[in-house]
Amino acid sequence: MKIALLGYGKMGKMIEQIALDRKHEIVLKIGRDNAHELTAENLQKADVAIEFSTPATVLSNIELCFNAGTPIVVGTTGWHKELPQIKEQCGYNKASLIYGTNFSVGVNIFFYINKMLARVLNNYPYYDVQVEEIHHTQKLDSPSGTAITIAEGIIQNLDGKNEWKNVLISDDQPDDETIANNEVLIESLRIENVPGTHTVIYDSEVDTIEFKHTAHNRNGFALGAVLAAEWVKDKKGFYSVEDMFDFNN
Ligand SMILES: NC(=O)C1=CN([C@@H]2O[C@H](COP(=O)(O)OP(=O)(O)OC[C@H]3O[C@@H](n4cnc5c(N)ncnc54)[C@H](OP(=O)(O)O)[C@@H]3O)[C@@H](O)[C@H]2O)C=CC1
Ligand SMILES: O=C(O)C1=N[C@H](C(=O)O)C[C@H](O)C1
Repeated sequence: MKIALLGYGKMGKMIEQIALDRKHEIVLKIGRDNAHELTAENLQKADVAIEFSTPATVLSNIELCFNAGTPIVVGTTGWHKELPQIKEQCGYNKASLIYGTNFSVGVNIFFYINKMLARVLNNYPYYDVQVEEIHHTQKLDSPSGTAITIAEGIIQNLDGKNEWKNVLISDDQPDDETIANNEVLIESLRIENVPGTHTVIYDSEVDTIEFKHTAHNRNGFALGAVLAAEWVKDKKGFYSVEDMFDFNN
């Protein structure tokens, strides 16, 4: 399979390694310095594009792939408000796109169990829930896309919660935000070199239930993105990473 890498930073480089190990070929690598090479003609040399760039560049990169007719895997986070518009655009263009806030198998299992856990906790309203995410200090967006997916999974399954609210915890700002009863709090922490840690915390007066995923490195995200490229290459339409997994069987 011929792959175009849109974004050649921490993730782009790791995806390249895994793609080569799986006998794929990299035909285009785009970073900030050579963004002018991102043309329809160059994109059409690839069977699929894998997009891990920045919140500021992801939307135009998607549009370029739609116009070129190149299927695209999108891992970039920080653009969730534009998701409905991109979904619609994908339909008009009869394009192919798979989006995931997190492509690692472990996190997708975590997403699934998070929803089940929320359903169970419905019967025990004396627990309140919050989500905590920790990432490296270069991360541009907060909360993490993964934390938003977790919060949305809770909102869909836990009565009384219908919104999330993010608080970025920093040393120079007091943590005195108020949270309404209908909100799921997402606390974001930024600590050097952390690839990604997510915890769902149900707290009551008598105990705490914690459900946690810790990424040890970025390999799981990168492998998942390559698997998504292999999966979406010959499909048409808008997909979510959840469509790749069927945990019921
Ligand atoms: N869904 C998932 O499983 C995961 C998602 N992510 C997300 O992926 C994104 C990238 O993460 P990461 O690799 O760690 O970030 P990096 O900052 O390491 O890499 C981003 C890269 O994008 C490049 N870039 C800048 N402008 C453009 C452009 N116009 N077109 C293409 N590339 C461009 C940057 O180039 P330059 O270096 O020249 O500035 C940089 O190399 C983030 O949004 C992150 O949240 C991360 C891990 C897993
Ligand atoms: O920026 C990162 O590094 C990561 N971003 C994704 C997110 O925002 O959820 C996925 C992963 O946690 C790493």
